[in-house]
Amino acid sequence: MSDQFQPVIGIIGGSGIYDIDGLEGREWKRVFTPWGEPSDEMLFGTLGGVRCVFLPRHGKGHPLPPSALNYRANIDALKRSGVTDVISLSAVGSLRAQLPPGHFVIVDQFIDRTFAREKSFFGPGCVAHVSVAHPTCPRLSDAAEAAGQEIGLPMTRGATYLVMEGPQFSTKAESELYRAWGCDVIGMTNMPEAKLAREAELCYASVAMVTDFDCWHPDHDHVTVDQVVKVLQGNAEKARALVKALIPRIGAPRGACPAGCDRALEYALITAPEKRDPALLAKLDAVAGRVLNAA
Ligand SMILES: CSC[C@H]1O[C@H](OP(=O)(O)O)[C@H](O)[C@@H]1O
Ligand SMILES: Nc1ncnc2[nH]cnc12
Repeated sequence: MSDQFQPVIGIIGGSGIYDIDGLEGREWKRVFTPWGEPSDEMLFGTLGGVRCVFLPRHGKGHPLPPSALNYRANIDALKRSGVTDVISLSAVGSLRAQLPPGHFVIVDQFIDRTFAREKSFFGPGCVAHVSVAHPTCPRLSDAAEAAGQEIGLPMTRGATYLVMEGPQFSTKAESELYRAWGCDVIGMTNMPEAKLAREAELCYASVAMVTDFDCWHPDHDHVTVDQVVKVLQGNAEKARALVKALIPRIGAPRGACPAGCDRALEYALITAPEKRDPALLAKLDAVAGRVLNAA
C-alpha cells in the first residue's frame, strides 16, 4: 500500500547502556541540530535489515547528569536522522514492594517534577500545545511487552514513573509522598524526553529497569550508585537482549500509528501564520516540518 513506510528505530540507552551490539554496518556519527549538541555521537546500523539509531543518553562514559542533558537536541537529532519509533531504556528506583531490583517495567504514565530543563520545541513566535494525556505509544509498548515475554524477562506492563530533577536521590519523605501519589518507579530522565518526542511526532515507549528500592523500603535505607551499577550490569545485558527481540516485532513496514503519535501536531499549532517567527520556524524544520510546510 502506498501509505506504508519502513520504520526506523531509535534507541535511547540510559545508565549502563552506552553501546548496543549486533548492529550491522555500525557507524558512530555526529548529528548537528538547531538546538545544540546531542549527548554524543549516535550509532547507525541495521539489525535484521531494520535501520536503527542508538544514542547513549548520558554520553559514552556517562559525563552528563540528567539536568545537563540537551533533551531537545537528542530528540531533534533522532527525528532528523529519520527515526520514527523511539525505545527508551532507563534505570529506575522502585516505589513498590512487588517491583524488585532486576524487574522490568513498561511505563505508561509520568508525573513530571522536573523544573530546570527546556521542555518544549515551541515558544514565543510559534506556540503549540500537544496532548500528552497518554504519553507513550501503546503499539510500541505492546511490542516491548511481547518481546520481554518471549525472552522470559520478569516484567510488568503499566506503571507511573515519577521524574525528579536530581541529581541527588530522594529524601525519605519525598519517596513516601510519591508512593502516596500512586507512583510506581522513580527516575530523572524520561521527562521532558517523552513530551518532546510527542511534539516531534515520534512514537515513544519507555522500558524501565529497576535497580533499587529507593529509600522508602524498611530494608533499604539509602540508594547508592555502586548498588545501582551492580544491578545495572546484570540488567544491561537483558536490555540488549530485549532490543534484539523487539526490533523484528516493530521493524516491518507499517502505516500510521493507531494512537496518532505521528500526528500529534495536527491540531496543536495556535500562532497565526503571519505572527510566526521565521527564525523559530527554521529551527523547527525537522520536528514540525510536516505541519509547517503543509500550511
Ligand atoms: C545511575 S542512577 C541515576 C540515573 O539513572 C537513571 O538514568 P537513565 O534513565 O538514563 O537510565 C536516572 O534517571 C538517573 O539519571
Ligand atoms: N532511586 C532512584 N531515584 C532516582 N533515579 C534513579 N535511578 C535509578 N534509581 C533511582
